Amino acid sequence: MAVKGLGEMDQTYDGSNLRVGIVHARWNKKIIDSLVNGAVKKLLELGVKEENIFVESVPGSFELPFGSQLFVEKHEKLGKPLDAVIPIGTLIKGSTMHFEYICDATTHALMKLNFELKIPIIFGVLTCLSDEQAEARAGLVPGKMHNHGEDWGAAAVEMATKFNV
Ligand SMILES: O=c1[nH]c(NC[C@H](O)[C@H](O)[C@H](O)CO)c([N+](=O)[O-])c(=O)[nH]1
Repeated sequence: MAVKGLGEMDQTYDGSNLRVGIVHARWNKKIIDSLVNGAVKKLLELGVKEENIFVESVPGSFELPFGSQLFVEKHEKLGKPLDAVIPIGTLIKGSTMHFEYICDATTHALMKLNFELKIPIIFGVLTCLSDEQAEARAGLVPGKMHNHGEDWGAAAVEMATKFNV
């Protein structure tokens, strides 16, 4: 079997019956907007209906775990449960340790949410040492890297469908 590149899908998954939430931070707006657009683009490509993509924002990446949990609970109460959530944030190192603490806390909290909520919670947080690194991973630097938001959209559809019986 050909060795696929990192993160490539092993097959195409059908998102047509999925409801997917995107919860994004509002720090680093230009980068966030591009990442969210990339995730939505991929979700639509994989068949998720536009009316089943629910987008909400929170102040910053530190609020992504609790904001994602509240978003899932809100949709449960509405009788329209989400099948996956893509928390999206961009953390860029400053001159203090603030970056490290938020990255660590947010990463661990998002990982735990998968097991607590029992739906895929995708890790859509860029943890970058410079604006340039973040822009490249949001697909904003021509000829550099692809938009990582697309990877996260693909991961959400795969994880919300492949293990279903
Ligand atoms: O999403 C981010 N939040 C950031 N801070 C805000 C934090 O996520 C919380 O919103 C805030 O601390 C209030 O809880 C960032 N920095 O501080 O650099 C950052 O780069 N990205």
